[in-house]
Amino acid sequence: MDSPLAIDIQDLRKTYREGIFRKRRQQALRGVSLDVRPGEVFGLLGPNGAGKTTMIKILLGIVHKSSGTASLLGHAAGSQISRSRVGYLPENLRVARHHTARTALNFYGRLSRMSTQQIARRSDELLELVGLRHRDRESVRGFSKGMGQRLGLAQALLHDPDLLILDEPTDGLDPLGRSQVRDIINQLKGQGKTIFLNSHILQEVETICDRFAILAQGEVRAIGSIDDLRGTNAETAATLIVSHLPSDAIEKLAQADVTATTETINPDLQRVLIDRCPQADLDRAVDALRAAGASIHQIQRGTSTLEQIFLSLVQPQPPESL
Ligand SMILES: Nc1ncnc2c1ncn2[C@@H]1O[C@H](COP(=O)(O)OP(=O)(O)OP(=O)(O)O)[C@@H](O)[C@H]1O
Repeated sequence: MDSPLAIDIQDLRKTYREGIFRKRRQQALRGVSLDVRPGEVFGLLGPNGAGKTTMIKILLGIVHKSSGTASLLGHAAGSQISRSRVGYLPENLRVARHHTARTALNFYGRLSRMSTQQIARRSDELLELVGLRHRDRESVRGFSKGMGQRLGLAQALLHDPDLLILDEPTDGLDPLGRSQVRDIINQLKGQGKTIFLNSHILQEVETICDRFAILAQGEVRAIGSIDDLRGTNAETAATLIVSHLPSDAIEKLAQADVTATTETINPDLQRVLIDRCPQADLDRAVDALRAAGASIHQIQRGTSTLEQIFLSLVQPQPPESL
């Protein structure tokens, strides 16, 4: 039998009700569907207010959904059994300052009703994994942000969950701290864990995630691997290498509704750059340039970065409430 999806969300909706008579409504999720497969590292991306935290809170059973379904590892989100198999690293986890790394893990382990022996054994493994084995008796007061975040990861992993939900795991870390957290995520993936993370640092997410969902205004705008997103993203840049480019080429392109810039490569060749260029724009640009007497030698389609795709899918819009 196939193992169940790590996360399965279908037509999930959440409307917050605010105000004295709870009359003001804010639709945070408007029919979101997505799936996370076992063993993958999945990135949830979206601008502020997109609904990411709301989704994570529903998955953890902290917030009730309005409608739709959400399950983790085949069990309803929020159920006792799904909670027991999920580890969570909240954004800015604050460990009480009187703790050392070891006493903090002891504290969290007892909260999860683990036995003293289990806690001791897991703490040894995890402190090793997160690189705090030799600093486990120091007060967390002296910890750097990166060390604190690594301790947070150890806390999330204590009960050996199959699925890890990480809220902004590298936020506020320096490049070294980010790379350490990235290495830990890769090791966990190697151990077969599923990781669902939410991050604003797109370059980083691009390097560690297998697939992504881009959420905006409570809706999924795109879902898939970076190659899938490049394929479905109609706004990829285009570069045309041309000769005999007329001096009024930019105006001719503007008349064809295409915004472009040009660069000279050598006395015979020019480059025409079109930043966001759906196929229809490219077709019109080619027609306009040829009609103006230019000769097209080459057309290059740029490979968009995750950030470019994100920006093309998430245009700023005024906040909407019902
Ligand atoms: N408890 C709440 N009561 C009312 N509205 C809320 C509540 N929590 C979130 N919202 C609204 O729901 C929408 C989605 O918010 P959410 O915090 O889920 O977005 P987000 O993508 O996590 O944003 P950010 O990146 O800023 O954390 C926003 O319009 C927000 O104002």
